[in-house]
Amino acid sequence: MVKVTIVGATGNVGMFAAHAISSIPHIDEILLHGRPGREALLMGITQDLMDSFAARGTDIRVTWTTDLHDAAGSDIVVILAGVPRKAGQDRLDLALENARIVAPIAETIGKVAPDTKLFVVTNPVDVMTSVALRFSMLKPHQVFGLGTHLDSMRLKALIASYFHVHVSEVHTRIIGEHGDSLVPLWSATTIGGIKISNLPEFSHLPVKDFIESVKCSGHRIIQNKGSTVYGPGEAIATLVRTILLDENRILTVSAFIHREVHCIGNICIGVPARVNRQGVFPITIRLDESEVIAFRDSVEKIRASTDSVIKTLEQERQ
Ligand SMILES: NC(=O)C1=CN([C@@H]2O[C@H](COP(=O)(O)OP(=O)(O)OC[C@H]3O[C@@H](n4cnc5c(N)ncnc54)[C@H](O)[C@@H]3O)[C@@H](O)[C@H]2O)C=CC1
Ligand SMILES: O=C([O-])CC(=O)C(=O)O
Repeated sequence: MVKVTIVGATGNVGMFAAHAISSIPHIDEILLHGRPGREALLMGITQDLMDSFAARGTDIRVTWTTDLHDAAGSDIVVILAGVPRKAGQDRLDLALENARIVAPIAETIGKVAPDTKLFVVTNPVDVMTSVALRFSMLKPHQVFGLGTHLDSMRLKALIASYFHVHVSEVHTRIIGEHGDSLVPLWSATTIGGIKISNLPEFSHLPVKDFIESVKCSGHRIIQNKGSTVYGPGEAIATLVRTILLDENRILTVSAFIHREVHCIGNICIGVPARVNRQGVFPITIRLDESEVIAFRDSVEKIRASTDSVIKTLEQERQ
């Protein structure tokens, strides 16, 4: 029985993610979790999803609950519970408020579903992934965040459009914070298998504009329509599919690193990782010198926020 639980399923991203995930083969049950008081909304979302499955011919059971203990037996638990940022806010501004929401959820999931993969989306996602790892007591390969996967996809689309090629011809990666200190890896960017810097057009590429556009993407969408939904929803479904179908894809997720990237580590941050049924496994990589410097800065920025948030949560529990 393959079961996926979505915590924060009444939110904008949660609702769409449930629908996107439902197109993955071999899922038996999607469990929607919401806070007590949201029962009617959960019931409505469940019925609406079931109607869409009937129309599409999808045979998945949708259930809902306000009790996290029902997540027992989940193959994957996606955490989307938390406040989203408003236009003008930085994702890191949400750190303490969302950590207070994510920590108890992770703690309960670690107890009721000790074999699950815990997939964190709540922002600031890198900090929340460390919080989830710390309070769930699960193993590092079981806990990961959406990280810079969506940023990488945003950059990939811009490059594909510039070179007039299909997106599948572009491979690129952004590592580091899902935020302003993100680090694009031009050294790992290829078009049709050819290193981008070996293409004459690369010298004309508006690199700074592209990176600025990726950094501002979430903010611009929030300003125009209130929240980002389809991009994160599909990105979440990609991760869930990669795990459930044991695809061994290399995706850029927020994962706990130790020595894999130039021995910089002991933190959860966006890095390339092998993703399969067992979870996420960061791969060892060598970067260009400028990329190492930028990645180290990004790690230290996330470490400062993570350490401060975890320290506060631990003090509050004493
Ligand atoms: N990592 C990424 O790339 C992305 C992360 N996000 C993040 O995902 C989170 C959810 O985003 P949206 O769905 O747009 O927000 P939303 O406001 O529509 O939904 C928030 C969800 O969290 C729940 N929630 C709020 N406070 C709670 C509390 N105290 N305890 C338990 N549950 C609580 C709500 O009931 C709701 O289900 C935000 O933190 C947002 O920043 C969103 C898009 C992309
Ligand atoms: O920008 C936000 O707050 C939501 C998010 O992380 C994204 O879509 O990249």
